[in-house]
Amino acid sequence: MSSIQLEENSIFNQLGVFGHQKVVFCKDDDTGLRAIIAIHDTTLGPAVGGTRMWSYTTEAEALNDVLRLSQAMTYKAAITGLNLGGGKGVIIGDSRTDKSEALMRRYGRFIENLNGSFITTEEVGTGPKDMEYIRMETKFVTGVPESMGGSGENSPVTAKGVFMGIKACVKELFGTDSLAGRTVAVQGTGHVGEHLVSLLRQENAKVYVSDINEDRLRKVAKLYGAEVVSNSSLFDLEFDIYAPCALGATVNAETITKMKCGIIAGSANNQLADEKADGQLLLEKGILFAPDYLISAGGLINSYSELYGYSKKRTMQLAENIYEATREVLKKSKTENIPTNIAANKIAEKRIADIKKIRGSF
Ligand SMILES: NC(=O)c1ccc[n+]([C@@H]2O[C@H](COP(=O)([O-])OP(=O)(O)OC[C@H]3O[C@@H](n4cnc5c(N)ncnc54)[C@H](O)[C@@H]3O)[C@@H](O)[C@H]2O)c1
Repeated sequence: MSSIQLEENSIFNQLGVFGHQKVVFCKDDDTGLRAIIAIHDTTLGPAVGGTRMWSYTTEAEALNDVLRLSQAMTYKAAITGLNLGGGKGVIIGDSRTDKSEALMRRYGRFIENLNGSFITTEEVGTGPKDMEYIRMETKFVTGVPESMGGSGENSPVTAKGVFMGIKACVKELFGTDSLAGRTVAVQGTGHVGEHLVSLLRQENAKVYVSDINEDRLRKVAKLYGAEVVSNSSLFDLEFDIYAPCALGATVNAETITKMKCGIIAGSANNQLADEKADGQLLLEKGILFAPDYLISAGGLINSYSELYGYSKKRTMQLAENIYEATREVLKKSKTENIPTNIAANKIAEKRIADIKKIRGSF
């Protein structure tokens, strides 16, 4: 056993904190690739998770992101009842300027070398075209275009899951899951946000939209009849449901104080800036929080379908199950008077522990 002293912020310490099985650093000078793949837990099956491409300012920031996101994938798979483990990849760079076929294919070769213990899909900054490039080097990728036998985009399924999560919360708060006349603020009108706005408008909800990308925002608002609101003053408005569909950590001590909504339910990963404190604050304030990793599991469901025999109908049915899973979490939270994110963690951890007893690691 090595007697090396670990500094406070050492990589090995961080892996210990999150309980990761394996973290792979990928570097290739020819293509400029710098990526990190984190495999969190494979008790239930191979680790599946998207690959995010983002202009991280430091390597530590990228590492922290991939560790947090991959852990969330383990919980997401467990609570959704899928036989998958949790993993994630991050590519450091600007997805608009630093991406190339060669870079994506090189990244695909790193995935191939993991022999199926990690299977990826699209995430922020990557899309079906990138998955197609990765697919040229490895079969351990989902979300490839339909023309290549894949399921195509994840985001419609993710939006469907979020929609079902919203309905489950509305049922809890208002006694009926009809969205007619309810007001929803969708922050982020990207892939998931746009599909969600469409579903909400089909049920006659009143929808406010905000985004930092003005063109996209105006386009989505016009197409579906939503009202544009300022991103910076979102929480000055009154609405029933806040649906964060941009980036994480928008639910924090400062924003919770301002919030007048009764429900938070969206697709963004890691919405609570501080899982423990913010979850508790929401419980005390009586705001229902649909755990992000549960209701945004639609993308993972899509990947699961693609891995084990794809059917669009079956995939959408699996996404609809998010309604009951969310109801179960809300019930546990109420019965035990614990934050919904803790209730969800407990349900997910119990499933992993139960399955661990009957089988070893994948
Ligand atoms: N795509 C999926 O299937 C999927 C699955 C699970 C979780 N998620 C999560 O859902 C979120 C949205 O995913 P996506 O695929 O729609 O991404 P996307 O990149 O297509 O859209 C994100 C949108 O958010 C906007 N945005 C960025 N920062 C913002 C800010 N500070 N304020 C307001 N808007 C901002 C962007 O301009 C963009 O329009 C992400 O957090 C992602 O991790 C996505």
